[in-house]
Amino acid sequence: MDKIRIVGGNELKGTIPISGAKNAALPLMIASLLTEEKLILENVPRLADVALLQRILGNHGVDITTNGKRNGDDPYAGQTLEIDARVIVDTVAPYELVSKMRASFWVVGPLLARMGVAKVSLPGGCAIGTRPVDFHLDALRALGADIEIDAGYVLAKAPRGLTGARIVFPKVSVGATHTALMAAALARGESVIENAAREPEIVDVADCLIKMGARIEGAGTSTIRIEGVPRLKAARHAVLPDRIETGTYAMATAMTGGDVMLAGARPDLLEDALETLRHAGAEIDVTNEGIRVRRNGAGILPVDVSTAPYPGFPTDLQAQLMALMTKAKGRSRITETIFENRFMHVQELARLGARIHLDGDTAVVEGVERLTGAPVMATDLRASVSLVIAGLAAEGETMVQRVYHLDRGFEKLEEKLSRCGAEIERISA
Ligand SMILES: CC(=O)N[C@H]1[C@@H](OP(=O)(O)OP(=O)(O)OC[C@H]2O[C@@H](n3ccc(=O)[nH]c3=O)[C@H](O)[C@@H]2O)O[C@H](CO)[C@@H](O)[C@@H]1O
Ligand SMILES: C=C(OP(=O)(O)O)C(=O)O
Repeated sequence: MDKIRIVGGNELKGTIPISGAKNAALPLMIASLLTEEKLILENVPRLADVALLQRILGNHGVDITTNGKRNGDDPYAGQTLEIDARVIVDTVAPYELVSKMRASFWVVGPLLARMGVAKVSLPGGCAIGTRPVDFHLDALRALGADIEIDAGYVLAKAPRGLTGARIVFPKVSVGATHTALMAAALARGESVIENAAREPEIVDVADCLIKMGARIEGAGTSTIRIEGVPRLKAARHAVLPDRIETGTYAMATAMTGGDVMLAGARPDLLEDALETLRHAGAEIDVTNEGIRVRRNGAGILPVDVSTAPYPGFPTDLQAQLMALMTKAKGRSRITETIFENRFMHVQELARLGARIHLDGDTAVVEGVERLTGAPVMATDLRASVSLVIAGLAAEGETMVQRVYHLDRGFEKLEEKLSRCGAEIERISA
């Protein structure tokens, strides 16, 4: 298995191009199932999760072509996928594929809405909590589907199509909002989703669905109204920039010191995280090119943060912030409110010399003067990258194992960081 070797201590200086958002690209690819016509997606990141979803969609009979890169093309430009779901040959999403990635479960909504039937394995994904799918299933039931669970599979049927309904989520769920939105787009009549997730990735999917002919209002607010249409049509859409990748490199820069331009980043997608970084002592400037992050001389200041649904501080940046706080001048408190088991990085950060103790859903971090390199491994994507951030500031060598987690969500991680002066390389097994 590949490893990432880091020798810490270098400041980051230069430009990091921000890729398309994984968490928008995945549901956008899934939205292709809603139409017989072609969906063209630009700025799709080259990630293991995207490749896996291509396989899953291929299994349903979807044809996907990826544009070839021409000589002289920007190697960091996202790929363009032409997705053609004209014929769906199979409405089963098998355990072998769905168990590897949470978002693949979301095919259930479009398959059911278009084909009237879907059999989808219960999902896997990052081990950060129990992550049930009850809200997804309740939403589909509200739209008139008959749902059973048998031998680890969700069997969903709506032979006469779905019917618009009022769906009230008991708690904000990104995935369940995607499911409800995509299913309601092809339902008969009006649907209203209350307590909908407001994440920018929901807005991106809604924008694409609108280009495909869907009638949706209110995406980005807690109430989304959808007037179902009988069919959707071809569209072209560019995936929005990845706010989690943006925040991750912003925190890496705040950690090492230096001066980095996050090219193509959109500051409006992560205002809370940028404000947190300002409090931690980073200088953040918004320019036409993107977001410039600097920390020159001054140390890192402690901050107290609670994760929350958008527009709050994202849970997907919690581990990275914790890595940064390991070297803060004082005590910080980081509370995780979304997932009950998202502190797997704590014991690994401790290997590098971090002082963190857990108090229920809160991690209390006592900043230390120095971290020292060590072998580490993590069990999920954002935890893994938090170890990279800590490694960049640790003395000596840090070896991050289980690199496949990083490959799920960070495009060209080593290249992007080494271009800015980090000593980081992949060691292939
Ligand atoms: C591919 C993708 O976009 N993944 C993101 C998505 O995950 P995902 O969509 O899986 O996360 P949710 O927003 O659904 O989860 C929020 C909370 O709701 C709970 N819940 C959710 C669904 C359900 O049916 N029942 C239930 O109880 C979850 O266990 C969790 O406690 O949003 C999370 C929260 O921003 C992010 O961390 C993930 O990176
Ligand atoms: C938790 C994440 O992914 P997933 O929902 O696919 O597990 C993530 O992107 O941080």
